[in-house]
Amino acid sequence: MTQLSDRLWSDAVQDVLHAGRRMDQRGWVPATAGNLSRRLDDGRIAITRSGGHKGFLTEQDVIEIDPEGRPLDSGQRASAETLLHTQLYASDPTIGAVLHGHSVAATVLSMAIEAPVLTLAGYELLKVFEGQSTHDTAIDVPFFANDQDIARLATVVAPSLGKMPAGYVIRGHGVYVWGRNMAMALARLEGLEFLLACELERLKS
Ligand SMILES: CSCCC(=O)C(=O)COP(=O)(O)O
Ligand SMILES: [Zn+2]
Repeated sequence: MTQLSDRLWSDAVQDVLHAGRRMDQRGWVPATAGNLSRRLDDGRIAITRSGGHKGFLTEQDVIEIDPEGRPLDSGQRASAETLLHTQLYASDPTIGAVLHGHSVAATVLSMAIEAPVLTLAGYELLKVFEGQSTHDTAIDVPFFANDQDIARLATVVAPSLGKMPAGYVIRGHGVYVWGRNMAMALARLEGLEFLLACELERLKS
């Protein structure tokens, strides 16, 4: 590998480690929950290994996969939810990072609400999502049924790709968000989690 290629990889890994710590601080990756990935400018994809605590990741816990989600080193086990990451990268060449967490708000709300989408409306924080310039708007967040068969879950998500400005929620499971880079993905995750927490409070009142 060239020095530039090494540098790109190491920057991507540091982004993943930093985001894992941040998500852990917020309580969004309990136990071994969650997975994180980052696409490099040269097209390589770095993703977390399956299992392990995402708040305590080391460089060895981030592995390279091909665009179909296969680890380059076949002895390594990529995230069980890798296909949900690769389908996002395949759907949009501008996506540079994908984050998945298991927050209390996403879990409880998605089990309490039967409608297929949650509409977020009137919040100033909606402006964190691309293309939104006012609170006076509404964004739909789809809720998909959980499924242990991730390939099948990916086929359920597929028709909504390109139409989810804030990300999506898997019922009783967690959220998926993405962004042009890791900073944008983290900002969107924080925005969505804040709004889900607001909706949870409203449900209680
Ligand atoms: C204990 S969490 C169950 C698996 C899961 O939903 C998850 O996000 C973590 O899976 P991974 O294989 O990416 O570690
Ligand atoms: Zn999960």
